Amino acid sequence: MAGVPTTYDAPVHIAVIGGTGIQSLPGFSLAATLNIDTPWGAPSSPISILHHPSPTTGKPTPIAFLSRHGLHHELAPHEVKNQANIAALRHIGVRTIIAFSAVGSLQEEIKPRDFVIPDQIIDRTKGIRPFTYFEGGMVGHVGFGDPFDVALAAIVRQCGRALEGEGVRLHDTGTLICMEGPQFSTRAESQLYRAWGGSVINMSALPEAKLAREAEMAYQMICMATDYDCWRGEVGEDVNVEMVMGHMKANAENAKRFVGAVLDELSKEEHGDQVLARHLAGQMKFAGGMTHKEGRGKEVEGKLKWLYPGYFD
Ligand SMILES: CSC[C@H]1O[C@H](OP(=O)(O)O)[C@H](O)[C@@H]1O
Ligand SMILES: Nc1ncnc2[nH]cnc12
Repeated sequence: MAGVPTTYDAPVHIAVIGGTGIQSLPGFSLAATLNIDTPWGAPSSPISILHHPSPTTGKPTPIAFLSRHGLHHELAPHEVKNQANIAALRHIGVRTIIAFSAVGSLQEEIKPRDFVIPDQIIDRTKGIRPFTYFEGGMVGHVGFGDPFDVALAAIVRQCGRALEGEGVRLHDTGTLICMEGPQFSTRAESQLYRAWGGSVINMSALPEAKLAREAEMAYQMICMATDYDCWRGEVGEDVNVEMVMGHMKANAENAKRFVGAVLDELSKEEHGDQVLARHLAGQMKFAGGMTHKEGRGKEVEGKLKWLYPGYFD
């Protein structure tokens, strides 16, 4: 956009990743648009830096916004530039990510347009997406027992509960099945996921959440149900794109209100340490430092030095 700065000279600690139907976050003032090149290539979209007034100080809190599937939804789930997205966000200072996703419901009580704050993920991607920064001569292992950040989730839930009754219905927890796409599931798969205890299904949580964990970021996904996938088996009811987009569009205002409420809360000074994910800071220095210097792959070493300045010198 003409006249919008292409640099931003302060660190940005909070990011929103928009998914299907959320390619921008209107209502915030645009302070800059950044085109960041990373050792893993360019992110899915330029990063918009938006100004959000802090409810306690009134000072603008910068928020980074990135569109997962590109500005025009041109990237299929397996083509999303996850490594570049998370690396670019970390590079500009981001340590907290609120990710948004349109999901299929695997449970009767999770109705289209309901919001779900998942606390678990079952990985049904097929290994075709780059899923780690630690490969090619530097080995790292990071805990993923709780794939979402527990303290950040508590803040998000509290914001969602405060909106309940005003058109927002919230499910506090849930197991998210992340499948390979772009085709939707078969009916047998959908029923299998229900038997596993799955609550909702999408194609985007992984490897996004894994890479965010490797990048020492607090990450929580807010899901909005758009369909009942295909497990109910009723004629004309199986998920299709029109259905997903229809519900996303109809409930976009609530989705944006929810994200806005979370940003308001995170902008409060009392959440400063959480927003900086201080509980995760430095973990990769050890978890990612298993490979002795002399055995490191030079290319990956260079990339990781860019991602984690000072960790692997
Ligand atoms: C258009 S339906 C399938 C598509 O919708 C979800 O996208 P996102 O998670 O980015 O909101 C799902 O994960 C699939 O990518
Ligand atoms: N039924 C479904 N399966 C996978 N991803 C989805 N996103 C929205 N609905 C979905």
